[in-house]
Amino acid sequence: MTALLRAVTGSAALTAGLRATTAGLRVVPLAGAGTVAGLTATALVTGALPVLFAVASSQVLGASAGPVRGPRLLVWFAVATGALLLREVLAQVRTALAELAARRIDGAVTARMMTAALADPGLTSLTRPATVDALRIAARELEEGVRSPGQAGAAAVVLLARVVEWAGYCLCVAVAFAWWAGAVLAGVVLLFRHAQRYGLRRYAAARDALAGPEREIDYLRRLSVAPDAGKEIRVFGLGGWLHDRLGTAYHAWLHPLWAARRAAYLAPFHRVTAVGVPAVALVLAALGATGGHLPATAFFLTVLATLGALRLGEFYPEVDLQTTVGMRAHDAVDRFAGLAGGGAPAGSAPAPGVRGEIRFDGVRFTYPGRDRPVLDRLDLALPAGRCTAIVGANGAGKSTLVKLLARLHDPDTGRILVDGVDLAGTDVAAWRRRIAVTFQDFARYEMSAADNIGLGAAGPLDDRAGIRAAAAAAGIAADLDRLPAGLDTPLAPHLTGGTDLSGGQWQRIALARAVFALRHGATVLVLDEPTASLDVRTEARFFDEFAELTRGATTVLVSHRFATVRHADHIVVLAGGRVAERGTHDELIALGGDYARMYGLQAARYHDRQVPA
Ligand SMILES: Nc1ncnc2c1ncn2[C@@H]1O[C@H](COP(=O)(O)OP(=O)(O)OP(=O)(O)O)[C@@H](O)[C@H]1O
Repeated sequence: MTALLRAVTGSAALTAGLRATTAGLRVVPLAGAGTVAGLTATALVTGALPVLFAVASSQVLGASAGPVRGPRLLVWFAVATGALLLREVLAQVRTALAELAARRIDGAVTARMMTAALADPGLTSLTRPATVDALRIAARELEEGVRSPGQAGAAAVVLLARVVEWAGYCLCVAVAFAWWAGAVLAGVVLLFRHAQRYGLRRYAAARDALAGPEREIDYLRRLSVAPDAGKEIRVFGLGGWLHDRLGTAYHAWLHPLWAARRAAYLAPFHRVTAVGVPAVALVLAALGATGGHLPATAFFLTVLATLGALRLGEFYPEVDLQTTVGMRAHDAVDRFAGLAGGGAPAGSAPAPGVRGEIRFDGVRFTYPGRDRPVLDRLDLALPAGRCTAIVGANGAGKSTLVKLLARLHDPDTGRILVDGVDLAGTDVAAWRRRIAVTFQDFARYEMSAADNIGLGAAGPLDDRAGIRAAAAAAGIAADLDRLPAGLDTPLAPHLTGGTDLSGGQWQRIALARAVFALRHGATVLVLDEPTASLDVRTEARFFDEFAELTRGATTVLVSHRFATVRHADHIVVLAGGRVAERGTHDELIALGGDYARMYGLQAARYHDRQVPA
């Protein structure tokens, strides 16, 4: 039999087929012993009941063919009906248990994915192409829950029902008619099944090879319904263009896919049919030739079991797709977990207290996949308790410096010293409790306004007074009080009772978050473009209160707005990955270098716009 299967599709295909079918069993224990036991039992029974139905029906038919013997006929009739009804009921139970098992397994795999994603305290594993790809596959399959590991695990158990049914029918034919007929029937069903799964695997591989066009279709579909891009698509009149582009991308994907589908299914189907049909014809011809000598019951049983078994050579919708591709998300999580460890900033020494300066000492940093460093032999001192502003052209590396300070990445070479202690050797979590950051692309959490501020310090989310004070310090308290449920209003318009904020209001929420962190023990404040969306009055107010807000904190201020920057104690100009100039505003203006030129350009714009009285 194995030789026959190999002849149809090759030995590699046979091994791959067995491996794919059983791969889901690896995750089955994650569903819990009780659920697995229940699912296994219902799968076994629902597989045996159709065979029992065939046996009972053949008894009924056999008895009907002879002189009718009332009570016996009735008993077998009741057995056949009972088997049919019980199978219907148990099929529902089996579906429910399979769903439960799949959800539990997917829950466990999702938890593992989150643990792996958060295990790297830096961003390296979330920005490396190989890890990003693995994570994307895993997240998509787990979210959709259709081709997920849970479905693969549950389907591997549910497959037992089909196996029991197949074995039962073949046994019936072997016992009622001839052992060789049972064996031939078993082989033919296996052959058709092998061809089905082989075709499915090849089709899945062809679909994988078309992942690029499929990704484009996904993206274009999302683009057409996303509110953000929706504004531009309407205003620029891109609807027709989007429609055409989606149509072109769809055809570019569909045509090769259908060609691959024909190739995957047709060739094995022809070979299987060439072997399988004559084999079945042989069994039926033998039955026709000798059937007259068989007792009626055995004859009917052979016919019913043969037809039942042949039906099992088909595609199994509850099993095949799930067991063929379902474990990919699981393997992707494995791959991600294996790759993610590499970039994790290590260290366990207690974090320094930031009483002295923070010093970048010969720091060099290159992003993964890039060949040129963003920062190169950077020497920079951030005095304790003072505000240092960092300025520089787009792409100079200002935000990268912020990420290194927050230890989202570690330097390739060089050190960041805090009170003389190398940050690379310290405990990341402890260091982060000392640092409050407002990123340029800060997060907008789909949570209440209070939570959006309180998340600045994990833990004291119930510090309502602290949240109010931070909101007041960032100049957003009055706006939040006007919301339908005040601080408890969800900041997401699609949530019940939720609302959205303006860009500047969101920025003040992000500032309030950093201020809240300062209230809860942070001593280093990093503000990356904190006033980019603020109106002139709010920005002026922010800087009037800035000294009070940041009192005692070592502050790093990244900004392109020189009205903001000039308030800093100390200004640093970054260029070519290093410090190009440093000093106070007045010193740098007197120097007449890059800073003075940039300041002059920006100031001139304001002067030009002044309208003469
Ligand atoms: N995740 C990343 N992967 C690869 N390259 C990156 C990544 N992030 C930033 N870069 C590159 O690093 C360089 C510095 O970027 P960075 O964001 O630090 O500049 P910036 O000075 O903050 O710029 P801007 O003033 O525009 O905000 C840029 O050339 C950018 O393309």
